[in-house]
Amino acid sequence: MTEGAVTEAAVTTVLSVRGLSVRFRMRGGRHIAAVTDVSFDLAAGECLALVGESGCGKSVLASALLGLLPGNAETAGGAVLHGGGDPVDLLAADERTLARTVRGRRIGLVPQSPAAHLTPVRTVRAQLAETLRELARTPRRELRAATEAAAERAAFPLGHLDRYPHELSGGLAQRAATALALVGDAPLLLADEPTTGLDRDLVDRTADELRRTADDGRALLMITHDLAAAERIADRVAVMYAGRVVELADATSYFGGTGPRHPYARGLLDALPERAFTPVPGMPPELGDLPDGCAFAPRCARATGQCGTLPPFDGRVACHHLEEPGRA
Ligand SMILES: Nc1ncnc2c1ncn2[C@@H]1O[C@H](COP(=O)(O)OP(=O)(O)OP(=O)(O)O)[C@@H](O)[C@H]1O
Ligand code: NI
Repeated sequence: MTEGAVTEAAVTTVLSVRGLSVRFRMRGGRHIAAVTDVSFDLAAGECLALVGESGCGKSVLASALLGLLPGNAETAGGAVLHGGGDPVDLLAADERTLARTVRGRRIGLVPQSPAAHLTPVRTVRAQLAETLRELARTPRRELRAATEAAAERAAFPLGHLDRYPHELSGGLAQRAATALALVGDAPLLLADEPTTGLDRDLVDRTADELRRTADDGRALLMITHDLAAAERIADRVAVMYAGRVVELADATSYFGGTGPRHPYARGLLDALPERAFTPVPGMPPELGDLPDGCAFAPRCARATGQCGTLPPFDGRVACHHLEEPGRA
């Protein structure tokens, strides 16, 4: 067996996204291109952080994977889920399949706002037990032990199981939501801004808990504004700008090593307080009125006339004027 074959056998692809685009049909025949031509793979045990400014299409991408896009959305491309059963194209599957076999069972969702995800009038124990009955078909006599095991997997303290969501701190509510997301043993976990609104200490703890779910063999797609959280737990980073992935890099080379190669990816990193603390100048473009060429060009110090032509994404970066390596 060649070395290449060994490496391939070791990687279990859980999700394979190819040329995924989402547009919203608006009044007057207008379109909003929220996600354009996104491709990436995600393997078991791997955490991919999807980062980028507000409005760049991160949550729309997540909704597309969950089959939760609104009626005015048009999609193209594919997103094949391999983990947890026969391969299924998440964009082509019907709602019945998605509801009965995919959401919760093959894709777990760690919500942005646990308060909105937890049922206010029921205790954490009751909600976990109900989800266990539904997703894991746990028999009644085993429910108590299974509920406690599920809480422990997300480091939710057993002494708080009989509390209602409003009696929990933000961090414990997040753990309760994570425990619920893990019940179905889904091979893919999707976390959309799981650390928003938490203080730094809780951000770190929540991120570490998510990392543990990946170390247990799940694939984790973490959508975040928080580059520090991404640096803490991600194996790879996908930087999105105006609906496109403009750079896809190993976290070690993105945050250290060679550093980002796309000027926008570099700019995001330089905006961090612990780096240059210089924000990327200007504003992101309107997704209803994108230029034909590079959408970042109007904000880019390296732009030339060549940027009027769309730079192709080569699997790693899409830019005509890459930053020099090693400046991170
Ligand atoms: N149902 C919809 N109809 C029309 N446009 C929409 C719809 N849903 C989202 N959009 C637009 O799609 C774009 C991408 O939104 P999205 O929520 O994915 O951004 P995001 O990257 O998740 O931002 P944030 O970091 O603020 O959560 C935005 O311009 C948004 O206004
Ligand atoms: Ni979002």
